[in-house]
Amino acid sequence: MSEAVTRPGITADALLASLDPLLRAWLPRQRWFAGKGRPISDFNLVSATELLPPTSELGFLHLLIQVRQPLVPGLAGGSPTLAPDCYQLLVGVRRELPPRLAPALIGHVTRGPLTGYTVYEALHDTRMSGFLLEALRMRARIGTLRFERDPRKNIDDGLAPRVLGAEQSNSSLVYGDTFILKLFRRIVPGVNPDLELPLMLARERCARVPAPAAWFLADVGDEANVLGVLQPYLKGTADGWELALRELAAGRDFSGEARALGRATAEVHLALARALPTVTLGHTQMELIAEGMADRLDTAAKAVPALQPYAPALRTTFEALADLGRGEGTWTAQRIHGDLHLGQCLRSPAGEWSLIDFEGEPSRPLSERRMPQPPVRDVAGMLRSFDYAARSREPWAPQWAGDCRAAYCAGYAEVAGRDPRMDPVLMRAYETDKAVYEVLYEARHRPDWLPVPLSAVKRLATNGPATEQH
Ligand SMILES: Nc1ncnc2c1ncn2[C@@H]1O[C@H](COP(=O)(O)OP(=O)(O)O)[C@@H](O)[C@H]1O
Ligand SMILES: O=P(O)(O)O[C@H]1O[C@H](CO)[C@@H](O[C@H]2O[C@H](CO)[C@@H](O)[C@H](O)[C@H]2O)[C@H](O)[C@H]1O
Repeated sequence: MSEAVTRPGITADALLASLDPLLRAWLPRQRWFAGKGRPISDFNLVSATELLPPTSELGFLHLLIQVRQPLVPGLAGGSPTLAPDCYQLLVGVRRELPPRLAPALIGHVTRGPLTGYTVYEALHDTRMSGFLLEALRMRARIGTLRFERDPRKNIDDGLAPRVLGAEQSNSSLVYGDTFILKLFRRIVPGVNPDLELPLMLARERCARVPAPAAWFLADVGDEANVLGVLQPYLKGTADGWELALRELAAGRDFSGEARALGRATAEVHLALARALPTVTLGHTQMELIAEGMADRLDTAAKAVPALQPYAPALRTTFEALADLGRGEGTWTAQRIHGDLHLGQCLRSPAGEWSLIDFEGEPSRPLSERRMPQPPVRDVAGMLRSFDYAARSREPWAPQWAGDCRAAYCAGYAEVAGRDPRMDPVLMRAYETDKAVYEVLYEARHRPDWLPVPLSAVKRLATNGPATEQH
């Protein structure tokens, strides 16, 4: 289904004919492409919008493109179903690519109506990135694209754009060190938690999360698809992962920062619990949560054989969670971050921590990512992250990780009023679930890193405490 192709005389099919062979080669090389390792069957153009009036020399296309891929047994892709994944692309079309744009090359078109043109990643073209900021400022409507902004926020024009060089799951543009525009790559119809939660937190006056200043969407069929969010750029910040590695390398303690991070996490949790409904989990829900964890373990063990020897022991952790659910207690679930780790925490030069990237784990269905969950899940994510940092170098530093983990929980308890270590069964189950997720994530995206979560899996399977050496 094509919503619009605005270049006169070019149909969706013809446009795809031009781009098809180039995208087949280029897409799997992109960090954000979720379907790595599976062949591409074909493409379907969901929408194509000409962003600036094209000339014979230059044009900019905004594309939403579905990529169909067969399911290879044992290697599920970005989506747990057979539904095709939809990606956002910004494509520049030029007769001649200037040398400064050479690294952005997608390819030279040899068939279809764009024959003879060169196509490239237009994010790297300041004409394109500058145009996006202007569209947000002016609340533009272009074809299916709808640009929105918070009228209370001032956005200066003409801020110089640059592509953020970070390793990330999406793509970001920084404007004059004032704003950062995150462009989502894999587009899922519906409410995007990375816009929803920061907006809610801003309403709660929670200063731990940068408040969205503008955003843009595509209206396709009955669905609004969030494509990008503009937030204040926190200049001079360092992310928790960089900082932790730096301190580790210098043999310095990080527990003071870990404690501050625990406090910041609890502040965000409290604000989310005020802003959005919380629910009480009884035994049925706990059993369902445990079942979900066991199912994810089965999927991961099928895809990553190295996980298989540990699967029976890990399953007992999830059984313990289900048993806990059969007891007397109840637990509170609320909206949480959903994929919290050190890389999602930014520390200002003044030492204040902010949390970013509320999308949740990108491979989970949106409905699941938006469900209330026990806040201990975020805590477990951070505990995993301290372990990751400590294991990412030789010799690994179990004491360092153990101190950070304890300090983080203590900091969390100071603000939340309850220490997450009071729920050891819940915490262990979530930590195990996260380690299993990481095994699959690393197998797909960074196979060299696979030993890091596997060592945690080994520890969790043999019931060892977090600081035990394996
Ligand atoms: N508001 C911000 N201020 C400064 N840097 C930011 C901000 N938001 C994100 N970043 C930087 O961009 C990187 C990627 O952002 P993130 O939201 O995690 O994107 P992704 O989902 O693509 O991983 C972060 O690791 C951080 O370095
Ligand atoms: O891209 P996102 O930041 O949304 O998250 C994904 O990528 C992360 C890696 O960049 C991955 O995190 C894992 O590696 C981190 C070190 O690079 C470590 O601190 C985390 O604890 C570990 O989970 C994350 O799981 C994935 O969803």
